Amino acid sequence: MEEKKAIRKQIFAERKACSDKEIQEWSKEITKNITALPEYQTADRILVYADYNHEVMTGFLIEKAWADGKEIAVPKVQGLDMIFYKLTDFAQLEPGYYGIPEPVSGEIVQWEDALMIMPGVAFDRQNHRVGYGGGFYDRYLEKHPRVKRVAAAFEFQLLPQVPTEPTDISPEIVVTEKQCIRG
Ligand SMILES: Nc1nc2c(c(=O)[nH]1)N(C=O)[C@@H](CNc1ccc(C(=O)N[C@@H](CCC(=O)O)C(=O)O)cc1)CN2
Ligand SMILES: Nc1ncnc2c1ncn2[C@@H]1O[C@H](COP(=O)(O)OP(=O)(O)OP(=O)(O)O)[C@@H](O)[C@H]1O
Repeated sequence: MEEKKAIRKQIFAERKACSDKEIQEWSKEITKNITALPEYQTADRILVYADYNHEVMTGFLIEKAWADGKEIAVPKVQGLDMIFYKLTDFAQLEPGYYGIPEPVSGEIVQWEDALMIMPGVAFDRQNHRVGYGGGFYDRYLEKHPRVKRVAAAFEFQLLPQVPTEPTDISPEIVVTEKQCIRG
């Protein structure tokens, strides 16, 4: 637990130190790498977070997916759960939980046959994931086991090893600006 806290602190500091330009350029490369995956190309529906605070930017991916005729849904925190709303326009997003852009309108979806793009704070080569510590993704994925899981991360978020817990559900693929890691 303490180790996870220290990892979050370190990565938040590194993320903050990046320029907006770096975050944008790397996010574009990550979008290219994700959209080249067969998992993306065969997906009709994508569950994707809306970035904040120098997370990997997802706007480029959402635009590309719309252009490719795919459906998009974005999470909103409700109590201990995430609820996904179909996104057809960025204007549906407003600052919500901790200032994260969240949907304020739209249709609630319960997609099982979908690709999820997961955020995260740190990952290792076995695709173990550390998030913000809310357990939102673990709880969601436990209830939706058929959803395919791809995480978006910058190279500096890859660590030699990150701590794990039995309830953690890892992404099948971690995609950075340089590589795709299949655990
Ligand atoms: N863009 C985005 N949306 C997301 C997530 C995410 O990681 N990224 N989530 C993934 O689960 C959920 C929100 N989870 C969160 C869990 C805890 C905190 C939180 O406690 N934030 C505080 C303290 C951060 C810290 O220093 O540890 C803050 O921002 O001040 C924020 C979000 C759902 N939506
Ligand atoms: N499936 C689950 N059922 C009940 N509690 C869970 C489940 N998964 C995780 N938790 C609890 O949630 C808390 C936070 O988990 P963890 O530190 O793994 O969050 P995280 O993956 O970093 O956060 P997030 O998914 O929100 O980005 C832990 O106390 C954990 O025990």
